[in-house]
Amino acid sequence: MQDPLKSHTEALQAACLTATLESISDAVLMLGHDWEIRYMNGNAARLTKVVREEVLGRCLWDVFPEAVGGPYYRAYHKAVDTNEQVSFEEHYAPLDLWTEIRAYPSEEGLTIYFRDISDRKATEAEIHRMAFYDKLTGLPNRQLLLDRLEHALALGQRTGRPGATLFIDLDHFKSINDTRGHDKGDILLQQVADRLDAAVRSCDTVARFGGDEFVVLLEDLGTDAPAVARDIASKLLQAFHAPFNVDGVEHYSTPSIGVALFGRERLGIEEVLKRADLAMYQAKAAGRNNVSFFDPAMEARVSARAMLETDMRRALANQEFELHYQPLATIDGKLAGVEALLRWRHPQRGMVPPVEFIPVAEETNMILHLGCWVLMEACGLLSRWADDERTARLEMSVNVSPVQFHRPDFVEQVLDVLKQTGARPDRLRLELTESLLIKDVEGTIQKMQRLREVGVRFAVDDFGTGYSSLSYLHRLPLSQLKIDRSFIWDAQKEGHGAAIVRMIVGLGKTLGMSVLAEGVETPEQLAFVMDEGCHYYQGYLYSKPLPEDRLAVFFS
Ligand SMILES: Nc1nc2c(ncn2[C@@H]2O[C@@H]3COP(=O)(O)O[C@H]4[C@@H](O)[C@H](n5cnc6c(=O)[nH]c(N)nc65)O[C@@H]4COP(=O)(O)O[C@H]3[C@H]2O)c(=O)[nH]1
Repeated sequence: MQDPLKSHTEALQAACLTATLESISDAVLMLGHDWEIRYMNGNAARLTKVVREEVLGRCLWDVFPEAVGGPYYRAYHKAVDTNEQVSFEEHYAPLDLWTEIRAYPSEEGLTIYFRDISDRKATEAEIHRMAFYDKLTGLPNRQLLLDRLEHALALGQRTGRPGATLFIDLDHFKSINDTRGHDKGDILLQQVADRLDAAVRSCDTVARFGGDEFVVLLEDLGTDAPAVARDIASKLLQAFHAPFNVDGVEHYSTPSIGVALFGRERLGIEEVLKRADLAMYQAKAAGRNNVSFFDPAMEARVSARAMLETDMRRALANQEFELHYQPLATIDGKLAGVEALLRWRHPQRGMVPPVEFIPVAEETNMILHLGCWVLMEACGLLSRWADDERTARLEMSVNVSPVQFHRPDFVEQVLDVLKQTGARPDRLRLELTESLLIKDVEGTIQKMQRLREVGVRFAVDDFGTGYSSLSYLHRLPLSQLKIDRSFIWDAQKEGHGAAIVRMIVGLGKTLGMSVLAEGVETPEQLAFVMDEGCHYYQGYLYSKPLPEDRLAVFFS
């Protein structure tokens, strides 16, 4: 006979246990040895979307047939077979439920505690997305690209299977941002991302590297990797053929693409990206809307340029730059003035010609510092000349780089130098290039006029080699056209030089400007430019550029 006290105690314990299990936040499921559901608390029924009374006593795998053979099935069997607790996180697809599970085997069967971690998983996924994907385009971001590139390089080095990195930069992207606003620029970037993504295989990575830069990572390109990479790059170019629809307006955009291949060679991610980036710049330099492959000569050129840049910074600090002055003559041989020409006296290389270092100075903005120094030196000399009647009427021509001229404070800078040195503004002539004049014509005219008002004059240098448009030339306050020396040299030969010289002289006369012939080296050339009606000339025939002390000798 059952002890009534004992059975009362057991009932009390069971009630207590049930109350506890019902009140805890975990879901609880108790299974018998045949996987029959012996107990299920309210949370478990709610999460698994079953009616408790309907499933009690039934086999777990009949109630959840989709789980048979899957991760839950394997884990519970393992717990029972080994008699050891298992814990794991798993997604149950039919209910779209992420669960955290702990299952404890016992003599009665298996007790399973689980809880819904879907929110935590969603937050984790969101954090992952934010860390590795670009918000605007949804593409992998720089971080994820670097990870994948690292794997791809390691794989390439181990297996020898080649891949490629394509660096893509949109041409003139800034213009849509500037003219139509950043939100329209963003729309374009999203559409570009979609087209790039659609143009490659799903196993390739299309990443947004930043701004308007994208990188495509191609792996396992097979035996003819360069040809395959070229084909894919062409496909990417083609993807831009059709116009984009940016908020109802057709917009044409083109990319410049640089390709760097990788394979067995030991290369770091930085190096591969640098190569692709260099090749991209080459594509831009070749006219944009282009594909260019990295080649080592390209790298050699760039590192030579970088060395030159470092060298120039040192030279600036060490005052290795100096000015030489080339006398300019009236057509009948009288001294009219000089042109200041920059020289670099390099301690090892000797005199470095300006054509070699001025482009680098312009690219690096060092020309701003150098140009200001040139102006100060030249105006200093001009001011010293004022005291000597042999030199007081001479003019000083100074070359001005477009980078310098287009600075907003250029006019103030010149006025400041004139003030500091006390040089006469009407003895200073600034030489501008044709390319400088065609950029921002209105702004250019304004700046020139402000300086013209104080007496400063302007000449167009190397006239005839650029793209001057006659339609605005007459609006510029210019006083001189300098005919490029190539036309003077050409005039003696069969070419069109003579006709061009004649045309420029005619143009100068019409516009009321004097005309100077550059690069006159022989008496024949002088006779020719004299016949054509040039007013001034400059060239080795009259004098080479001279340092200041030799210029003084030349004067006397
Ligand atoms: N073969 C030959 N050459 C002659 C003859 N007569 C003059 N030249 C050279 O022709 C160039 C004239 O200067 P540019 O056309 O303004 O061309 C200049 C100018 O564009 C630029 N440059 C020189 N100094 C400066 C400067 O201070 N600032 C800026 N921005 N550019 C400068 O560098 C260019 C080259 O300067 P340089 O090498 O000094 O070369 C000078 C001069 O030495 C001749 O009869 N035969």
